[in-house]
Amino acid sequence: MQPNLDSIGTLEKDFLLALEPGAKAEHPNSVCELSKRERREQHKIQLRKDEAYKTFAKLENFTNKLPFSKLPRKTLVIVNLGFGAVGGADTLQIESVFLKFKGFERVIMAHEFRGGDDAQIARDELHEKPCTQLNNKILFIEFVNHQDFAHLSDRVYNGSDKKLDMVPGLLYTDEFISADEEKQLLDIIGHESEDFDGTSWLTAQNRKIQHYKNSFDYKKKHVGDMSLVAHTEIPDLIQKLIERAKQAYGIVADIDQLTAQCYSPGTGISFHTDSHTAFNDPIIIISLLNPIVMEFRHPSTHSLVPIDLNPRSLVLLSKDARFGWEHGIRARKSDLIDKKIRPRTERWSLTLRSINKNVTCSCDYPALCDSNSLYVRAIRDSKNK
Ligand SMILES: O=C(O)CCC(=O)C(=O)O
Ligand SMILES: [Fe+2]
Repeated sequence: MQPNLDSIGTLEKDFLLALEPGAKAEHPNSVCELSKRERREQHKIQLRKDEAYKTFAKLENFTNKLPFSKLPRKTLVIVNLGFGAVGGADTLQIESVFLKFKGFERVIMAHEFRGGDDAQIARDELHEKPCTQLNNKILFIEFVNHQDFAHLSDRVYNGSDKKLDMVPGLLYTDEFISADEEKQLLDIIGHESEDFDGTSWLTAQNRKIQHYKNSFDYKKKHVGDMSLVAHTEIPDLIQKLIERAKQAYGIVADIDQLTAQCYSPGTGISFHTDSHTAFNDPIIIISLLNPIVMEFRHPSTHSLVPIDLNPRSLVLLSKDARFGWEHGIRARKSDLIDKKIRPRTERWSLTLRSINKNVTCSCDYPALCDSNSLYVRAIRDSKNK
């Protein structure tokens, strides 16, 4: 089967063509020596493999190039396990698959050996074969360069970590709201309401979304019209929390846009910087119900700072963190915390923003600034008429 290259965008086509059955199948017997049944089996495995590699590329944002090496490296990844599709496996179970191999060092989502030769032996035995420790799941295993996976193995920081200083203007506060307020907020935004899965909720990247007072249009990446607003006013309790945040952080901006979002396991938000010309400084994010890892990424150095957002915490993005870094949440079913897989459960968030009425920006981050985009220039022109 020819993989559908169009549906995978800019993925490295050479690599995907190499996955074509028969072409470079990694089975010891050549295709013509296989029986009909064995060929059928091989074809089935290939279909699964195509799917797994495409899913992996999508979930891990490898849009230009899959980061796999044909030469032995000391680090292996299981393409179809542990990346957004953890299923029933936990760290210990995954570790048990590799423990018997010489030179195995540790599980870090990617699986690290002392050297490429040791990793090669493990791959030869496990790749494309059912794994008894994992309910006979067929594993697809590839060599990778460790640095491409550093973001998976690096520590996830918590709010008290000095490392957060790497993102100037990022402030994190645990327990900004009480458990009682959290419960009330969840009721107010209707996380259990009957129409939660119904039509009054918008969707973007599988997140459920409602806007209050002013909207955001995910297609235009800018302030949207009132047809996208679910509630014309910001609820009283949230106004109270805005006042609390203003006092605590000396915020003067008029917070006049609220977005409530639900992240079911496996959903995320792509790396982005909130439109500079749509919203002012700062942006406030309150997390509810369950934790999730948010990552901050520098556009030129590609530094990644993953932080664990606890329920009831507040994140304040101002200055560089607001205008000069991107933030995002990977669309995974689990996060790796202290080398242990933590399955995700439903997480809610409230994003509070201040509409930029001038639709201009004069920041020092041209790469992330939309001030000169055609669309934004057209909005400014129509306002000035
Ligand atoms: O839900 C969150 O925690 C972040 C939301 C966000 O970044 C956004 O809506 O722009
Ligand atoms: Fe954002």
